[in-house]
Amino acid sequence: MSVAFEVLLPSRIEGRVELRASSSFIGITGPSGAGKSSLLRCIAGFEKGALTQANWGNMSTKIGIVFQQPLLFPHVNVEGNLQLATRHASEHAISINEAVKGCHCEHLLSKQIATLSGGEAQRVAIARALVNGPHILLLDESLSAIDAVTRRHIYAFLRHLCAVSQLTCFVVSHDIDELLLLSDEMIYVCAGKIKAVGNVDSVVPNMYQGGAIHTPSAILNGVVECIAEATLSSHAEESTHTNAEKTTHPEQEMLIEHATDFGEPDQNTVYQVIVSGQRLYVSQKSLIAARSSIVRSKVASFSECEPNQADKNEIDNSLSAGGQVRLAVKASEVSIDTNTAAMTENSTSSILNSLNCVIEDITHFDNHKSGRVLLNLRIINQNDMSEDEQPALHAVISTLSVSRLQLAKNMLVIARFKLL
Ligand SMILES: Nc1ncnc2c1ncn2[C@@H]1O[C@H](COP(=O)(O)OP(=O)(O)OP(=O)(O)O)[C@@H](O)[C@H]1O
Repeated sequence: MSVAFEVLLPSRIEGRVELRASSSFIGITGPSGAGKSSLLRCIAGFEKGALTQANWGNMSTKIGIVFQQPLLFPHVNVEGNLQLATRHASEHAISINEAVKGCHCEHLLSKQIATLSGGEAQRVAIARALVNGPHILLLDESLSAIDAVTRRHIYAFLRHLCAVSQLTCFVVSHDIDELLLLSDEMIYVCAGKIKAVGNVDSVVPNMYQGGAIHTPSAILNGVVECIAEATLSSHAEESTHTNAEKTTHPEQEMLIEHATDFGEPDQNTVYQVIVSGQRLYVSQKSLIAARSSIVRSKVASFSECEPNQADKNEIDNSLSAGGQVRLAVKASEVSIDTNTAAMTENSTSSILNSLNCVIEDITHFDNHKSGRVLLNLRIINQNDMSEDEQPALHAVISTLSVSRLQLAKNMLVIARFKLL
């Protein structure tokens, strides 16, 4: 059953949202003053003048909200704040231990609220919301003060909770690339209206036409093959230096260990990922497990049941070989090579990633005045086994390059890009 709601708060926000039942991590973006916070406040029921009609499917509707400036109780410490939030918690609330671990704030438990930095207060506020067990969690730029690496870990934790429970997150952020990568569906708000709702690849063109993004990113679907060899040998070298007693075959040990278990996420780990039958090299930070929707749809089919251990293992292993992943490719980072004979393995370019593509469309910006062109590229599926549909890959290049390379519709090209 799909989730739907309609809001009308005159001169601030209006529109209708309908989401797939399997979508549990929803990104909301749009320009400053567009109405994103107003939308969350309507959902939370804070706006008395708003007409809000919601159908949350088969979900109960305990709603939590975390603001950019967290509202923590100043008279008790962090632990006290968390304990207060466990009062009236719903059945599926997670424990304080799990919440502080997932939100990277275990070390802050005894701290006074007034002594927390902005990012620390945001982590505590999210943990506090989670121990209350909301079915819907509204995050209004609630991770904006947290460093990028920690933020990605917390998002991964939230997506994990969305996948294994009935939690649905609505996340407002101005970091569009990050939201595109993480979200099952996007809501684009502009000038007080909900302009577009849906899959990332269906919403991106609206955002691009509306001027919200200068160059569209493509979110591709892939399957992890293994960790790239160079990463393995550098890990192996470290192991040789740090574990002097492991003198037998340390490199071999690491290879086996990493080939079967990729261990703790490491932003610099490079994975080999197969996209439409073609191999890419992708760092952890450009990659996210496509687990949320996969497992959530299973959870939906179990009705209100929690997934069993086998399903949880499937979630935890999705960055292992065979795991489905999503990766973001920015149009500004894609270059075009017309020498299609220069295959990846023989390429003399330092750019590791290349995909065989067909030019589907060439669009000039600003009536030819900007000197830039947007190419829409269809990735050629070299996998005979399946017809896995990929969204279009985009490239922004100069008009000079278009004429120099004599680019035209339906031409075969190699799209090269960095993903490190
Ligand atoms: N309490 C209020 N009363 C009247 N108008 C308001 C109120 N709060 C916000 N507005 C107006 O509603 C519009 C949308 O504001 P909102 O805070 O929802 O935008 P936003 O998209 O969240 O912006 P930002 O990205 O800058 O946080 C703005 O024009 C704002 O001035």
